[in-house]
Amino acid sequence: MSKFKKIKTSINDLYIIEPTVFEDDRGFFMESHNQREFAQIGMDMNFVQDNHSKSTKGTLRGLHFQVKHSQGKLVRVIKGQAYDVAVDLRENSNTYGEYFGVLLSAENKKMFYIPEGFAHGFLALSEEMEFIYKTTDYYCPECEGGIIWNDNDINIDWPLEEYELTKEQLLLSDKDRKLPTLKEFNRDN
Ligand SMILES: Cc1cn([C@H]2C[C@H](O)[C@@H](COP(=O)(O)OP(=O)(O)O[C@H]3O[C@H](C)C(=O)[C@H](O)[C@H]3O)O2)c(=O)[nH]c1=O
Repeated sequence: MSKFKKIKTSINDLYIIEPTVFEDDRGFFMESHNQREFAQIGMDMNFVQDNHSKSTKGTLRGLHFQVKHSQGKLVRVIKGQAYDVAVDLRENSNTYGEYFGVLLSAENKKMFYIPEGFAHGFLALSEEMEFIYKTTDYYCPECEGGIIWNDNDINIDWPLEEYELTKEQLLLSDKDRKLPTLKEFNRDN
């Protein structure tokens, strides 16, 4: 029996991963990744890079992907909370263009595995939010692609109201503000 529980989502190959958390009067301990234990739940991908970003509340990073050197990502939140979203961009997938979102937090310790071929983004929901993730391929700036966060066809239900956020308060990079819709991206690439 693995120390990790793999939970299916509405999209094939996209999983929530729940670690075993050992709590005692000092606090807690958990393994956040273990190659052998992951292989036991059919997740034998290799990770080559670890990332760490910090975002203030209302920061929205995404929706990003790499056109070549597509990255699988094992993501989790170690401070605060975030709404994390994966969009299926795998050619011929019967859920192409569909998204799945999950609330990740330091408290729930949930992890989310986003396979290669997906766009990824998240909305920071707490004043301070720290996000760490492992990737299955290296960063390739010249391979970067992206889809605008509020693409009407994908229609992501970002939890703005629940967290007292308005569209005007969202903090995006200049790059992310200018991203195309999925239709525009496919037309131009
Ligand atoms: C992603 C990345 C970035 N950088 C440098 C490039 C820039 O100078 C700086 C900030 O990059 P960027 O604004 O692209 O960071 P994010 O907006 O957090 O991008 C990430 O956001 C979404 C949520 C993702 O899933 C991707 O991992 C990634 O696209 O870090 C690196 O040196 N290595 C990297 O792997």
